[in-house]
Amino acid sequence: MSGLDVIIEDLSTHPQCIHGPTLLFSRDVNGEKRSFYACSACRDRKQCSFFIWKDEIERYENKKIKKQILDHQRSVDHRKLFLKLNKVKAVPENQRIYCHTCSVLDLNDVLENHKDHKLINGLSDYQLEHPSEFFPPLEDAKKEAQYLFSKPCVKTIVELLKTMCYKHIICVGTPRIFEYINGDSTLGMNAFLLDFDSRYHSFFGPLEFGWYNIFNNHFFKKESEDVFNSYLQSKSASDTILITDPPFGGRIEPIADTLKKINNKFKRINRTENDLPIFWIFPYFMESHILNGMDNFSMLDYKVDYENHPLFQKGKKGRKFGSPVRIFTNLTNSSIILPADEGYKYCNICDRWVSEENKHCNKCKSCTSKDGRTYLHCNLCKKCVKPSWQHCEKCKRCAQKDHSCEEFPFKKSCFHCKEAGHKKRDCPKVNHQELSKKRKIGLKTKTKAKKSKRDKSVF
Ligand SMILES: C[S@@+](CC[C@H](N)C(=O)[O-])C[C@H]1O[C@@H](n2cnc3c(N)ncnc32)[C@H](O)[C@@H]1O
Ligand SMILES: [Zn+2]
Ligand SMILES: [Zn+2]
Ligand SMILES: [Zn+2]
Ligand SMILES: [Zn+2]
Ligand SMILES: [Zn+2]
Ligand SMILES: [Zn+2]
Repeated sequence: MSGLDVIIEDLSTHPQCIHGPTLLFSRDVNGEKRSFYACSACRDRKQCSFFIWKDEIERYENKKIKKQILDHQRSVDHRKLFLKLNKVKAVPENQRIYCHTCSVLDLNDVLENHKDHKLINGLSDYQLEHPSEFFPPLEDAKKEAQYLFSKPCVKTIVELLKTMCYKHIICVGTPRIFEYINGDSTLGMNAFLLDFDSRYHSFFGPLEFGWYNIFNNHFFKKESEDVFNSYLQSKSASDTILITDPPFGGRIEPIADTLKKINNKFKRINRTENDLPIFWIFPYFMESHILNGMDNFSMLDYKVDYENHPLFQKGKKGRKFGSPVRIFTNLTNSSIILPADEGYKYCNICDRWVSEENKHCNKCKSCTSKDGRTYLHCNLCKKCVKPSWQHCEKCKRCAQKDHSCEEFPFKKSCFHCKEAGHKKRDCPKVNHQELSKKRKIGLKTKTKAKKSKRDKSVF
């Protein structure tokens, strides 16, 4: 691990930043553990600078932050925005505008307010119901990290939910699923969106969208917490499921804590012993961490495909063996039928659906692939391993062919986040788009540097 621990406890006593109650972290400082409060949602201090050592909390002056919190909440008037939405819906398409610079939906008679701004002119009804398709994604890996599902993936997931007869879908950070369901009345399903991105206020009414932070279960507006509670309650409990795709860079522990809190509330208000079914979408190499926090969860073999993430796609641009992102769920694996037309098949020994390349190993007594390749059994390790690995006599275990025995097992962990099981090039905590941009700039600079050297040598 990264040496930074998050302490899961009652958040109501914690100081707040504009993103709700902070989290308590602890890290080694000169060999001693020291705890501090910091923002639950932003890992980059530039985005939220809140920081206070726990042992200095007495000296903490919270007047200024209280005002910032109020200003932040008041920056959005959802009722007013909903009225504006209805006004915009009532005029012909060519009179509707959306300003990316101001993040507002408007009528084109106020164009002078948006001089030199980045605008979309003429929004169709479809666009009004599917803003995630034209919003420039906020791709800050340390905050929103908005990686959007590909269209076929959204369709497959919604069909899966429909086949299982779920009608009320709580979408936490899954705007594409929300938009697909609420945009198609023939499905006989409805959805409620909870998301950190306040741009959705302009497109969805207070009864279908709540501004929310999953890392501390915080509703920015009290009213949306009330609406969410009644959404949880008023529907027949057995028809409800929650689907979440939180930013991959975020900590697992607070997400797990939030999901447990929502589940407890669901059971309490519906007076049921049955858990709220949950789909939690996350990379396969986080499996052990997730199962650590959620003991009744298991991982499905379905590969979740993204539109705007180079590593989480299938096809030419993506990894050879498909997206590493999977669905973790508290539903029994055997009840989830994966699409046969995408190559998924049923293993009757494991009693679950697995991907095409996942072969049943009679020695391990399971279909062992995790990463999308067919794993091979090693008799010495007594388990299946990645096909690119080899048994190393020195280390007495299977490892990558080019591993260095001295450094093992450290070399196996990611250079960036220090988690085991993947390399930096596959790390979900790296902003790969930013990195490839930087690399390109780097390359250009290098080429320029070479050129100028050459130029100099000519003279
Ligand atoms: C990895 S994207 C998932 C989007 C999803 N794949 C889709 O296509 O619908 C993360 C989503 O969670 C939202 N989000 C980011 N930080 C959040 C937070 N702290 N609490 C709740 N939602 C958050 C983002 O705005 C985004 O919609
Ligand atoms: Zn904050
Ligand atoms: Zn503007
Ligand atoms: Zn099997
Ligand atoms: Zn095996
Ligand atoms: Zn081995
Ligand atoms: Zn070795």
